[in-house]
Amino acid sequence: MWRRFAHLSLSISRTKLQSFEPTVLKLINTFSSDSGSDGVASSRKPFITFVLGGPGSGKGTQCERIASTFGFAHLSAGELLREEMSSHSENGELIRNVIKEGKIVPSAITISLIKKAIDSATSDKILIDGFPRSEENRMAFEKIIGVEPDLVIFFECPEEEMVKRILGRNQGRIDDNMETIRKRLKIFEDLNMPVVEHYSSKGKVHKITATGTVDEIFERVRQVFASLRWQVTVIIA
Ligand SMILES: Nc1ncnc2c1ncn2[C@@H]1O[C@H](COP(=O)(O)OP(=O)(O)O)[C@@H](O)[C@H]1O
Ligand SMILES: Nc1ccn([C@H]2C[C@H](O)[C@@H](COP(=O)(O)OP(=O)(O)O)O2)c(=O)n1
Ligand SMILES: [Mg+2]
Repeated sequence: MWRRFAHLSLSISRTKLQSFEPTVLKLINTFSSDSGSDGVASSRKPFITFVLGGPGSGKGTQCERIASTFGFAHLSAGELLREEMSSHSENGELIRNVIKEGKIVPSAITISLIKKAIDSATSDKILIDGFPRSEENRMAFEKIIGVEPDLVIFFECPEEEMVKRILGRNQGRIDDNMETIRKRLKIFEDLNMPVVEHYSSKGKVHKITATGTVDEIFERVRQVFASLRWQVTVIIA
């Protein structure tokens, strides 16, 4: 039903679409890229959101809320790597060493895990949490997967708050100790911020102030996703 309406809306209002912001246009194009003979989807490009922010900025916490409120599949790059590490696969030891050192796992490994997770996701709206962590991650994703994100959320949080949160996280992670945290913060500044700047220059980044309670932050996040839905709904009507 949704797909049929989305398809219909595009065919009657394409000339009016010029006035909408690029992200919304992208969302419309995503939802209307159906090719089935009855005009209803057969295979559609997923709507991809990258969720970035320093270690402990609250990416995972907010992704869970976005997923349950807006029906996104939540793929955490760090979680996929930790599962791979515990599965005793051939890359397990390498992943363990890199994570312990606060460094970035080679893109080929992470992207192959993300690709599998996208292929088996039950929603075509995907949140990729904690990826890309470097320009090399980003370029490899765009080359291998062949798409850019439709939207990038960036959680901005002071370092002392991130450190406090990580030290209180208590999930038994090998990288949640002060020595590794220092390295991760440096890697974040040196390698992850250029990714944020790249997508900012393309107008894709929604910066969210990540201080305050989980509810207060989610209210800021909710407005970003709700406005996307709302504008699509208006066009459909
Ligand atoms: N707004 C917040 N205020 C206080 N603690 C928070 C907040 N958001 C998340 N946390 C806690 O901080 C820790 C890090 O959050 P998490 O979502 O795992 O961040 P990230 O995925 O960015 O590392 C977790 O223990 C989480 O429960
Ligand atoms: N794209 C990624 C994502 C995570 N990793 C590694 C390095 C990161 O420090 C760890 C943990 O990532 P994770 O996103 O779970 O960490 P935070 O939620 O930011 O605390 O995994 C990576 O190498 N490449
Ligand atoms: Mg996380």
